[in-house]
Order: sequence, then structure tokens, then C-alpha cells
Amino acid sequence: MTFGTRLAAAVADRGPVCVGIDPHAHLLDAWGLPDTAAGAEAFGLEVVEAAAGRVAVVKPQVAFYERHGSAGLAALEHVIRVARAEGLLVLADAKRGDLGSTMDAYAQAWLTPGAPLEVDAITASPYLGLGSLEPALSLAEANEKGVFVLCATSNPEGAGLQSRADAAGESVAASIARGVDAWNVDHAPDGAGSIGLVVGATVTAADFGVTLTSATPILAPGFGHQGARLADLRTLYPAGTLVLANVSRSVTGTRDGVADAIDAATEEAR
Ligand SMILES: O=C(O)c1cc(=O)[nH]c(=O)n1[C@@H]1O[C@H](COP(=O)(O)O)[C@@H](O)[C@H]1O
Repeated sequence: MTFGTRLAAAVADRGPVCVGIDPHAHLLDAWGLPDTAAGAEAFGLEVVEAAAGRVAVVKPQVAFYERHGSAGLAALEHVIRVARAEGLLVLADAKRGDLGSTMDAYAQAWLTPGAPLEVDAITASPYLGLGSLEPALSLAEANEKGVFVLCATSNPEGAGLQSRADAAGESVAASIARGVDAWNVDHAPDGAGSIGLVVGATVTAADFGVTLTSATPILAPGFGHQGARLADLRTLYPAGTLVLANVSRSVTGTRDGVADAIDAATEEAR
């Protein structure tokens, strides 16, 4: 079954909330955990335990594991393995992006069955041109995985670059969205695309000239800590689009409150 179909079924079953696993040093401290690979691993495993059965997707941000070196990567592998075994879809927030032949190696690392870091989907950056991501999109398709391509990001610095338009008036973000949409229409005629766009909840797609369609799933970060409200989810994105509403720090602030915070987030998103 394609990633897009699995994602649509999981979101229909458990709702749109995606729980981010971002073991910031200050969160490890607040949880009484050491700022080490073991601390990040314990944090990730506890978030997975709380998320399992409650949400469709978890999104570990890999930088928070990479900062602990090889032990951190081993910790990430373990967290990913447990999450997938618990029935969660795992979206690795790796934001990879390089020229085609190197992109292929990134895809082998993350999107290949049996690879140590195998996940269900990754985030990718199109700064080298959407075409440079093609090897990852093709491998994702072959292995029934997904890729979420940065389009209109939630951070205030993004718009200066992403809303810049070419001579014909098309913005960078709109061109990325058009390309991803076309890929999904070609490769997923049933409508459940496996290649998504990252469109932050703190921005308005239309301000970037971006039209969101039902062919393309959306990863929407920016809820909670960055200011967007889950209660506004349905007005922020058009009806009929499959949206994953990411919450990281706002549900992982207190060690014994993660499950309740996830339940509250799911309720608010409904
Ligand atoms: O690709 C992402 O996940 C992402 C894209 C974006 O535009 N904005 C954004 O915040 N993110 C990630 O989403 C998470 C947001 O975390 P919180 O602000 O704590 O909910 C972080 O892991 C960010 O790296």
C-alpha cells in the first residue's frame, strides 16, 4: 500500500495530530533526564509510548539526536524502530536536500526497507531545485514511502525567499507546490499522493501564491509554541486537504503530561 494511502487511512482513524519528538536540552532538563544520547532516547521512547494508539504520525527531529554523535543516531534508530512496531507512521524530520546522486544516497539511508534508519517518510529541502529530489521521490514510490518537501515554512525568515517571484509572477513556493502536485497527479491517480508539502500554520499559503489541493498531503508545523492554534486548523487549510498538524514542544513540556496533552491537542484539532 502506498504511503499516501496509509497516511490517509491513519489520519481518518486517529485524527490529524502529528507528535514531534524534539528532545531539546531544556526539555531533557525539565524531564530530569541527562543531555546525552541516553536522555534523548528515553525522551523519545516515552513520547512514542504516549503517542501510540493516540495519533497517526510521530516526527522525530533528527538534529536533536545527531547532536549526540553516533550514540545519538543509535538512540534515534531505537526510537524509530519502537515507534514503527507500535503502529505509528514515522516521519523523520531530516530536511535533506542535495544534487540527485547524493539525494539518492539520502533516500537509501531513510527510505529503504531494512536500512538501519528506515522510516515511512522524510522531510526534504528543494533549494537545489525540485528536480534534484527526483531520485528520492522515485525511491520513495518504489518502496511505498513518502517525502514532504519544504514549501512555505513557519519561520519568519522563510517568506523573503519563498515568496520571491519569477518574471512570470510565480513564486518559489508556488513553483514547488505546482511541481509536487503534478507528481502526485501523475503517480497517484487515486488521489492519495505520497509526496507532501510543508506549509506552516503560521503563514497563509495564498500569500505565497500557493494553491493547496486534495492530491497533496500537507505537513503543518507551527501550532502551539510558534503561535498557531489547533482550533483554527479547519480555517487555515482548505477543506479536502489531508493536513498533519504537528505539535512538538507544546505537548512534551512535562514528562508526566504527554498523553493528556496529546489527547487535548487531538480534541482541539477536531
Ligand atoms: O519540517 C518541519 O517539520 C518544520 C517546518 C517548518 O516550516 N517549521 C517547523 O517548525 N518545522 C519543524 O517542526 C517542529 C516544530 O516544533 P514546535 O514549535 O515545538 O511545535 C520543529 O521540529 C521544526 O524543525
